Amino acid sequence: MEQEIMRKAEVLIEALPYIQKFNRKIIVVKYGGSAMLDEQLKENVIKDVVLLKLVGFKPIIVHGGGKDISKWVSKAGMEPKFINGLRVTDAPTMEIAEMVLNRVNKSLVQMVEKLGVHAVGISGKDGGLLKVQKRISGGKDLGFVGEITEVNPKVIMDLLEKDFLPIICPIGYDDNYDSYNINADDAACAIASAVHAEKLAFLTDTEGVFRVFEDKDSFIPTMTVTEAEEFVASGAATGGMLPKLTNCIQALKDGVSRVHILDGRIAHCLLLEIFTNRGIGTAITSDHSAEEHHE
Ligand SMILES: Nc1ncnc2c1ncn2[C@@H]1O[C@H](COP(=O)(O)OP(=O)(O)O)[C@@H](O)[C@H]1O
Ligand SMILES: CC(=O)N[C@@H](CCC(=O)OP(=O)(O)O)C(=O)O
Repeated sequence: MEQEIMRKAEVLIEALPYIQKFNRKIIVVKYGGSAMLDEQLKENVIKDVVLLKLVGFKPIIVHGGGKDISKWVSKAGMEPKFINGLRVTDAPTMEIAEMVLNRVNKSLVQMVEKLGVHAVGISGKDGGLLKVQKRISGGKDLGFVGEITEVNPKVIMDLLEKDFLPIICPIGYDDNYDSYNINADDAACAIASAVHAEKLAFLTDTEGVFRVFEDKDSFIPTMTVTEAEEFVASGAATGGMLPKLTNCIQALKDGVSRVHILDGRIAHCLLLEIFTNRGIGTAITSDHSAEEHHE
């Protein structure tokens, strides 16, 4: 019994330097569709973010909902289609995507509010946050898929200043004020860069990055930007990991200090990464700060 109490105290003390280090620092959490299917996991993720907020961090959630959008597109009698990891978004698909993402957004707000922290759910349309232009991928027209051209973080900074937890879904306007669907990883990176986040953490459905995918022995705990660029050039990242890594590289070049790719299926992965000496997942750092795995 006494040992158990001591162990708990040790865990709290282990967290102290990290709480000091990240006090008032911005951390962007990209919460992806693959890791938000299970209600219990969802609750654990939200509890972690709420805890980060209550101990003095300034977390921002940027979320996806790709799996949910596909489910509703199928229910509407259409077939979900992707090119290079991006959803082909015609007008009816856009309508469904916006409905689903707004619904996911408000359900996350509700969960945070229930835990006693005030959250505000917005999309890239609010406060002129995300401006886009139509995205063409490999010469293919993807419909209403947006490529971010401008980020105006004022609305987020104002919310943080007033102590709200911003929760953002990836939809934006083009110059004609038409709505566009944005890949949530792109939105998280662009936002993390614009607000000069200390950390950007991707919660996804794999342990992190593998040199050879599905070969558990080839797990990569740390990479520098240069190593990540070499890895991408080698062709070892495929599927959703390719745009994710490309985005990570960009965010680090734009000044984000550390990017983490974490397994959102592990309960409390965010707390384990941030508050313990072990660190989990893959950490990608700028070349000049390539120290130990966890900081
Ligand atoms: N080298 C690799 N290491 C890890 N995952 C990889 C690798 N290459 C491809 N992947 C794939 O990338 C996926 C994660 O990206 P994605 O499906 O877009 O996640 P999310 O929906 O959370 O944004 C993994 O589930 C895995 O199938
Ligand atoms: C253009 C594009 O592909 N948009 C994504 C937006 C949601 C998303 O990215 O969700 P995850 O992070 O859960 O994958 C989509 O429609 O699926």
